[in-house]
Amino acid sequence: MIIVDFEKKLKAYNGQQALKLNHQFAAGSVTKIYGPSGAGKSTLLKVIAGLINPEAGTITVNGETWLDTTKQLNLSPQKRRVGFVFQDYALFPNMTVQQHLEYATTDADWIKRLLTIGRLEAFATHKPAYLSGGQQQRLAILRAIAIKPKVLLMDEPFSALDKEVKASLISDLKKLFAELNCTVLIVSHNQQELEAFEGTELYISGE
Ligand SMILES: Nc1ncnc2c1ncn2[C@@H]1O[C@H](COP(=O)(O)OP(=O)(O)OP(=O)(O)O)[C@@H](O)[C@H]1O
Repeated sequence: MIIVDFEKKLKAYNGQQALKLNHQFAAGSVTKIYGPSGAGKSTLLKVIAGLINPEAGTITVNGETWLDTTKQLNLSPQKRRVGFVFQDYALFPNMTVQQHLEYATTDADWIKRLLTIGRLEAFATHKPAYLSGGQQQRLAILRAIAIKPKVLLMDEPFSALDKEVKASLISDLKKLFAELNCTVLIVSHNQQELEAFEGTELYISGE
């Protein structure tokens, strides 16, 4: 269970805007996050990951306090150990596909399974510059899952994938999420693409 209750001022073009959220994400659930551009969807994920600090609030994950501004408690991103799929992938330019996954886990069988799920077996020795956009995006997803996180935060994770690849990947991810019992938050512009995930929806309006 993730319990968030915080307020973060956003640097919007039209002056100040705030992202205020008081919400509970059930353990092991998938939450699909929608809302207009600039509403603060990416900011929400980064606040949970500890990459952006809100002015005030609390975040509790599976009974552990990650943030409590009144107590000046703020767990570092390293200690939160969330899986994060960045909108722009944030891959390491000098690492091959295999090395990205080895950086996250030492379990060779697990790496093999991830490569199969991401259809990247034939590209294990390739660096990101030699991958297509869709392959890079799948690597970003695999790397985030490789650490077997209890919390997985995904920012537009399927935007570069075609329909067929997306459908088969989502079907595999559903099984993996259940196996890992991780709590997943997925930001998407496209409500339809997440239909296959059974889960709740959260609308961020930015008001
Ligand atoms: N570290 C930060 N501190 C304060 N405001 C920020 C920070 N990073 C981004 N912002 C501002 O927060 C607002 C929301 O950005 P965010 O990327 O969270 O929106 P979004 O809902 O994910 O949008 P999109 O759908 O276009 O990706 C923007 O106006 C942006 O300038």
